[in-house]
Parts: sequence; C-alpha cells; structure tokens
Amino acid sequence: MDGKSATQYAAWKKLQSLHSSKASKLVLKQLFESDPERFSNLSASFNSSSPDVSLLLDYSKNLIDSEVLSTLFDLAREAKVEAFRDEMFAGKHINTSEGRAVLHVALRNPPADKGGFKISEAGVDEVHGVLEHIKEFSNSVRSGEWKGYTGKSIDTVVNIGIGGSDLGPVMACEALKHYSKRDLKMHFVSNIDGTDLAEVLKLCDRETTLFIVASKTFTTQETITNAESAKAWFLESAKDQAHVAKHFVALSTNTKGVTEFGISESNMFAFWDWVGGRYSLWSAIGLSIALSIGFENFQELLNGAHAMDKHFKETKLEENLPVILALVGIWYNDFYGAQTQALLPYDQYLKKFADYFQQGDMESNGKSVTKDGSRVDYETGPIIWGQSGTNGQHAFYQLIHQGTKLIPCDFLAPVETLNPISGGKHHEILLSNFFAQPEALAFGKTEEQVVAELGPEGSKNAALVKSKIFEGNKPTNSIMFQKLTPGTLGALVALYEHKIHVQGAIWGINSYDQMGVELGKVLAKNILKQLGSEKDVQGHDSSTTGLIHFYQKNRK
Ligand SMILES: O=P(O)(O)OC[C@H]1O[C@H](O)[C@H](O)[C@@H](O)[C@@H]1O
Repeated sequence: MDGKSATQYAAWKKLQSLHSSKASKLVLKQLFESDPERFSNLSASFNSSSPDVSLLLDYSKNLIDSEVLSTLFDLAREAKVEAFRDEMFAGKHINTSEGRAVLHVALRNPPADKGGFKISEAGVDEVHGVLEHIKEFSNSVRSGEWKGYTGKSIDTVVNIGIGGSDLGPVMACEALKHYSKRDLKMHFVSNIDGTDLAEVLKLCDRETTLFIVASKTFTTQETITNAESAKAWFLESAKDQAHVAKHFVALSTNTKGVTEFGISESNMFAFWDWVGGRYSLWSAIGLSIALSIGFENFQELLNGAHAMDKHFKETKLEENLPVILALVGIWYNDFYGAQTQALLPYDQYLKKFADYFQQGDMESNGKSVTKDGSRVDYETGPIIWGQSGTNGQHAFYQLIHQGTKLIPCDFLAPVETLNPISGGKHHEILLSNFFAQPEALAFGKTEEQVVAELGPEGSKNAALVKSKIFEGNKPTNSIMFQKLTPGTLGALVALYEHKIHVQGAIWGINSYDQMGVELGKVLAKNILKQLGSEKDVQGHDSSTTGLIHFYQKNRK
C-alpha cells in the first residue's frame, strides 16, 4: 500500500521461497487425495439479505496448500489491505495521481438511516437525487409519456459513449436482457469508425429515437464526434434545434461541455470526479440500463453490489471472496509467471463479462510504477480475456488443456437458468460442462489411462498416446450463483471490482488512474491536423511517415 514495493514484504519473500521449494509438489490430485475435506476447507460463500443474491466460491482446485494460503493472507495483512479498503470507503483520496477519492461504492450505498456506510465527500449527498432523476426519466420514457418532437413515444435508445461509458451499459443490458422491456430497442455506438453509427442509424426512426450522450469528461473525441453526427442526422428532418431537447440527454460530470453541445442542464444526469469511468455503470452512466430493465431492477443491481461491498468491508480476510480471488490471482501472476486470467461464464447472458473486465482490470492494474513512482520489479495486472461457455470450449480450451501456458480460469454458472427450454435439458448439459472442465483441467488424463483406452494395438503409436495425455494440474476457481438476477449481477461485478482493488493495493500501484491511454490520443490529434494540411507530414519516424504517405497517395 501507499506505493510500497511488494517485494519488500516478508510474506512476498516467503511466497517466493515456497514457490521454489514446493511448486512441483503442489499437485491437485495428491492435494485432494490427502484431504477429503479440501472442498469444504477451500470454499467460501457470500450471502445477502436477498436469498437470490448469494455466491459460492470454490477455490479448492488451486495450486495451494494451507501454508501457501496462510502466507498469502499474511501478504494481504502486511500490505495493509484492510486499512486501504477502509480508506476507499471513507472517501480518502486514494487516487493519488489525480488527487481524487474513489467512491463507486457510494453510488450503491443506501442512505445512512437505512444501513449505508458513512462517506463524507463532496457530491456523495447528491447521489440519491440523481437516482431519483434517473427513476423519473426512465419511468416516463418506458411508459410512453415522454414524447418525441412529433408527439410519438420513444421506441429506440442509442447510447453514444466509449470505454467506461459504453462497456458497463453494454455488458449489463446484455446480462439483464431477460428483465428488459422488449419493445424498447437498445443500441450502443462507441467506435469513431463511422460504420458503427451509420449501421445503427439505419435501424432508427428520428421521431422515436432517444440519444444518450454518455461521457464523463464530455471531451472524448469519439463520443463527441458521434454525438455531433447523430445530432446532424436528427436535425435533417427535425430542423428546429429546440427539438434536440426531446431526443438528446447527456450523462456527464462536465456541465459546461454538455450545454455547449446544445443539451440543456435539465436533460443532463450528473456524476462526480470520484467515479472512475470503468466503475461508472452504477452512476448516471447506467441510465441506459435503467431504461432497458426499469428503475426497480436497476436499484436491485445497486443493492446487490452494495451487499458485496458490505461483505468486502466486514468479512475477515480468510472468508472474504474478493480477497481470496485477489490472492490466488497474485500467486499465479507473480510466482508462477502466469500472464493471463480467463473469465468463463457458463451463462449466455454474461457473454460480455470478460470484455467488460478487460477494461475494469487492465486499465486499473496495467501499471508499472508504484504510487511513489518506483518501477516495479514484479508483474502487475493480468491480461483478462474469455468468453461464454460452452463456445470457448470449441475455440481456445485446447490451449488451456494441453498448451504450454499456465492459464488460471474462473468458471461462473447459475444453478437455475432463466430459459429452461426443452424441460431443462440445455441447462443440465451446460452445467455438466461447467463441472467437467475444471475437473478435466485439474486432474487430466494419464498415459496409463490413454493406453488402457486405446488398447494394445492403438497404443503402439507412441505419438498418438502422447498427444492424448492431459497433464492436468491446471488451476481454476468455480463460482456458482442461484440465477442471474439484477442483484446477482451487481454482486458479481462488485466482487471483481474489489478483487482488482486488493491486487492493486498489494502491488502498490494506483488502480484508479489511466495515464497510459493519453499518449496515443495526443499523437492522433496531431496527425489528424497534419492529414488535413497541404504540407508534407513532419516529425515522425520513417515507418509512421511511410504509412501516412501510403494513405495520402491512395485516398480518394
Ligand atoms: O466517459 P469519457 O470521459 O468519455 O471517457 C471514456 C473513456 O476514455 C478513456 O479511454 C479512459 O481511459 C476510459 O477510462 C474512459 O472510460
């Protein structure tokens, strides 16, 4: 914490020596054989006041024993994870490079008289007012009361935003489609590539479309350009600028930018600089989610996240789900040299979950200097990737099972499906795969088993035998939840948010800035200016100049 290099911790050094002395002995098959209670010893649960919102985390299929695990918890204590967590909840400005608090937890915090945490920071007392605004507005659009410029109700919503102003709403709208108002079509435009907007506009009617311009800063080139083009498209038939008020709303912290764009303050949903873009789906940025699933469901999403916040804040480290995920992740990331972490939800509604946490995790913990500016001499944030099961099985699981890389995987699945078609047959098949894959990864298939299967004749082909061996001992976490409700989704997202927080705390980095996205933006602005100029491009290396010349020569 506070910029301390993780390698200085005694527990870190002990983990290094445990890895050197034990790694080859941490064999899942033997670990399970030697401890019949391994599952109950190495699983933990999260429960909330809502019976539907609960999670089981089975972390027994990890390359850990009690000594490794207790040393990992020692590391968390030495890195003062609990104090750092409490500082976040108290509103301390833990985003030190930008001098900001980090308070996405305040966005889902109930009022203090209803059991909420006490958080003192400017703007926190405005949270419930903005939620009220979201409620009124989403109710009026959903009921048909909100009318477009020709008096028709809204039937299409286009969210224009990128990064955190896109990925959260996209992921949550997809995840909660079951609860959505089907006659309100939702579209998301993010890319500056004109194709993104052009293809969506083909599906829209100017009289019945609502555009949500979502941008924390309201300066993001992609979003402002897309929003301007959408406004021009709208005005082609609406003509009168005054009609914009019926069809454009903004979600932002930048009132000046919003009003300059031509959206009145009354059509603006505010949030605050202590909400990071990748942590903003709980804020006004979630307006499209509230429009899609209704405000009550949106509130349930917040409640589920708050329940996880309470769990994270109040549960001892050894039973604390985000802490366990974080520590197990560090064990592979920093001691086994694993580069990536796969998120594999066995729930089609969660197909965007890994995409969402690519930004959540990689923008947060993709850092190489500690908070005090020292270069780290260990690995920080993992590469996050994945897709929904069983599709992934037929694409990339081969490499996880038999490739040369160690890929820790998190498997997630609901006990109950929201679509029990064909008498529940699909879900049983889905879950049988969810159970089978971690089992196969952990225990593999030995040469003896392959030989027995192939028989004496088939086994004469030694290469074939080798190709059919599964070494096993591949680590996984399995997370089960009752069914994908808004509350469950809230809890799951908050679980991974806090995992990221704990890892960042141990690595001593600032998980809450994103300076690494700036350089490319600045260079692109400069090149854009040069592309429009008569003069030859200046100041680039020969590769960049060559590419620009190629483009200039061939553009029509
Ligand atoms: O919401 P905006 O201000 O438009 O920002 C959109 C995105 O811009 C940048 O890429 C940041 O790195 C992201 O964290 C942010 O979510």
